[in-house]
Amino acid sequence: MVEPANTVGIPLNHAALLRDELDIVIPTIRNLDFLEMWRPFLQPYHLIIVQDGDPSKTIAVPEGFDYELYNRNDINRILGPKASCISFKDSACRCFGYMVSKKKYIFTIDDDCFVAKDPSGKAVNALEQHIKNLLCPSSPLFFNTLYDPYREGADFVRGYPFSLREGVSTAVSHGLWLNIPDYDAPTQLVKPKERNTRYVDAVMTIPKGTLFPMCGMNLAFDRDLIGPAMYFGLMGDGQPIGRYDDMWAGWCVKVICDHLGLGVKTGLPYIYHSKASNPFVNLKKEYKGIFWQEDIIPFFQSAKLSKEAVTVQQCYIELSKMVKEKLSAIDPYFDKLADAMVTWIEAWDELNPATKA
Ligand SMILES: O=c1ccn([C@@H]2O[C@H](COP(=O)(O)OP(=O)(O)O[C@H]3OC[C@H](O)[C@H](O)[C@H]3O)[C@@H](O)[C@H]2O)c(=O)[nH]1
Ligand SMILES: [Mn+2]
Repeated sequence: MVEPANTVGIPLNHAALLRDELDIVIPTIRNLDFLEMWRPFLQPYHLIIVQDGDPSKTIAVPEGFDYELYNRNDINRILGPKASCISFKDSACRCFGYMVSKKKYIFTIDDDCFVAKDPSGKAVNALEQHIKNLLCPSSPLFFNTLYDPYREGADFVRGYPFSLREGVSTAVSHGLWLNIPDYDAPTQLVKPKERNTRYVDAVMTIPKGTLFPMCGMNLAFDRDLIGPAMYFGLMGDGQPIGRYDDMWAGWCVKVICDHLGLGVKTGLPYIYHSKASNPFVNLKKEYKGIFWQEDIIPFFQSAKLSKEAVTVQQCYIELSKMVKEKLSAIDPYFDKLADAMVTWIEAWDELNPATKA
């Protein structure tokens, strides 16, 4: 049986790394009492709360946190017609928070994710580990069998080319979950009682050319390096698919990171995921995605970006054209999604005008 940590009595993290360079984005339909447990680690940071669902509902934020909150009315006011690219009634809405942030780094977490305990019983400061992951290089070009070579007490193993040991900049840090793992609905249905109790003390770079299923519940990234690619797609209300928001973003992000020579890491930190969403509701949301992805994955595996695509926006627009051309045959949804990808970039650039170099 795995338990969340007890953070009562842990002093506030006054040496909060990157305090002024990082925003924490939380999508929510609930009150944010879960922040009480995170207070020692997260209170020094600025929160961007994206309130989904009924905008007239009041979301209670615990005292002492510095935050900005956006509901659907705010999104519509700020983006106007471009708000059509931001999902409604799905956690995908969180990407609006990435767009309005002005910081270099983002940490996004779900409101049913709590502080995990490591095997020694110590409370895991997930944000601190994400920052470590982002601030040190990745090694996507050659697999280091001793995992993260930049970690204290580890290194590159014999046979690792010295020409590759400098590594590349890290764009994404993908954390994991104790207790309720991020399983798809069919797996949840056949294994309703399965809990993840295994804490694997490792961080790995996902090799170049390999896709992965990115989960948005415990995720951090360098907004300057990869932010415009972190679009969580058209999900939820009015859409034929849900719970593929982070997956879609992860596939686009990995293709672009591989193209631009950026790194994606997965592993530590763990959070404690407390709430299993309803597998039957999830099955309805995921149903089309489960068989569409058998065509989507080969599409991303074979996607080739041109050498003229040197910015994330240029890569993303090229990808959107490929989606329209090659995936629309699966379902007209992809035609709409391809257009929404363009709208997203237009909105991103409107809110984040390129500063003169
Ligand atoms: O309509 C909605 C529903 C939920 N949220 C917020 O999104 C977060 C995740 O919600 P929840 O924990 O209830 O669902 P999970 O099934 O555990 O979520 C996982 O799978 C779907 C996504 O990929 C998600 O990223 C995964 O974590 C939570 O903060 C809710 O308040 C919402 O904004 N709108
Ligand atoms: Mn959850």
